[in-house]
Amino acid sequence: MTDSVERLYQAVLTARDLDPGTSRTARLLRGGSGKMAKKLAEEAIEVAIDAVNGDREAVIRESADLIYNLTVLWASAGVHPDDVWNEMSRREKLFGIAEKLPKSTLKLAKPATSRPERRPIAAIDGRAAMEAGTTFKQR
Ligand SMILES: N=c1c2ncn([C@@H]3O[C@H](COP(=O)(O)OP(=O)(O)OP(=O)(O)O)[C@@H](O)[C@H]3O)c2ncn1[C@@H]1O[C@H](COP(=O)(O)O)[C@@H](O)[C@H]1O
Repeated sequence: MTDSVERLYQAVLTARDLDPGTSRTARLLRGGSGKMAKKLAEEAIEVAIDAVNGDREAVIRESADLIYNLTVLWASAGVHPDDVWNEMSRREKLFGIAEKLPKSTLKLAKPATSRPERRPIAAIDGRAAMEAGTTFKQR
């Protein structure tokens, strides 16, 4: 399977220099990342819908379109298929199967508090403050 994707990736790289009028890939690459991302998302949704509908043949066809659009997006983003296979191998070595970091290990890491500790917010009663001579600005 990785050979097929590698051949497709090379064909996509070649198509970059083709006439957009005749090459869909050339047209897609020139359309920019937004267009490529939109097509990729559309294909992913088509695969999901076909799977929910139990249409195995359509899942196969749309999966090929999804992989095609993903490969085009990789090419535009400077990602080589080997970069993805290497990441999957790294995960496999770590966890036995290609998956994301288990959430349990994430819980161990103290979440980075990007926000400074917030000052306690005191509820100020405007009338009481005025009686006490404190200026209280309405927000
Ligand atoms: N592997 C593919 C491939 N898979 C899918 N597609 C195109 O992606 C479309 C599927 O996406 P959609 O469902 O959105 O189809 P669509 O709605 O009709 O297309 P648009 O409305 O987006 O134009 C198909 O109609 C195909 O035209 C592909 N187009 C090209 N390739 C390969 O890419 C290389 C470059 O081909 P060119 O683009 O023809 O230069 C060659 O190796 C091709 O075999």
